[in-house]
Amino acid sequence: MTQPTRPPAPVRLTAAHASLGGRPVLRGVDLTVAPGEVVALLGGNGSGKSTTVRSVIGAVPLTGGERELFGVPGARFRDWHRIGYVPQRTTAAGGVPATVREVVATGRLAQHGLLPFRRRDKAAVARALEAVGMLDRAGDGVADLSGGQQQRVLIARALVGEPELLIMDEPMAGVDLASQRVLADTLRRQVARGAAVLLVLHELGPLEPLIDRAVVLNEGRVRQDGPPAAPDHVHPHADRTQGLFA
Ligand SMILES: Nc1ncnc2c1ncn2[C@@H]1O[C@H](COP(=O)(O)OP(=O)(O)OP(=O)(O)O)[C@@H](O)[C@H]1O
Repeated sequence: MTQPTRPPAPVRLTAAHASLGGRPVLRGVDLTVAPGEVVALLGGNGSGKSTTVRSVIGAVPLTGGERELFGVPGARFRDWHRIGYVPQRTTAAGGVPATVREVVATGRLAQHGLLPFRRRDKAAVARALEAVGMLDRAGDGVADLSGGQQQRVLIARALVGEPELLIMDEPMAGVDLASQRVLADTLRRQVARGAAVLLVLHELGPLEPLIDRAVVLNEGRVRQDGPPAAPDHVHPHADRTQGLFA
């Protein structure tokens, strides 16, 4: 009997090594995110979480090991519309006098390039803003928003292409309870439509029910990889993690 072919994993890092400023930061990270899977990347400050996700998207080059996206070697991957990325909390404004709608629309560039926006692009922007509760601020300048509201705008920008893989680096950092709920609901809907998610988190918190697997990093190596509620699960709070793994 022939086995049905399984779709390739959206993310596969194998024995990934990377250095920053001449110092090794990733020392053999294995990380897989299967289709539709929600994986939390946990660990103390400086353990290599951001570097791992930045190497997944190719922003940090690997010095060893392998990277595949949707079964394609990283260097040959071109289907960026399949991936939505929310970087670690920065400002969405960046000194550019753009409106909320314009920032979110940049997330559509992989779909339509520099061609004029079509009606369906505009509808996608409105849907993404609605999903994060920011539709009423569409015409406002991003510089006039609070930090948490800017974070919602960046999430809307990642969602607007309806990606198959959503990567978010500490989306809960500095976000109030109301915004955390909006984010959890938004993620739930993405998971329900079949998206895979890779999340950098300091603690599982309100997202715990959504998470299939927790990968804990320490000093650039995977220390645990399993269900978040596994009996040997170590609470990954930064300070305690460093204490436990010292
Ligand atoms: N641009 C850089 N140049 C040199 N070293 C860097 C650079 N960026 C990060 N590092 C170092 O790489 C290591 C891993 O950093 P990374 O940002 O991946 O950690 P993290 O787990 O995401 O931490 P945090 O929880 O504090 O965000 C740290 O020791 C950090 O000092």
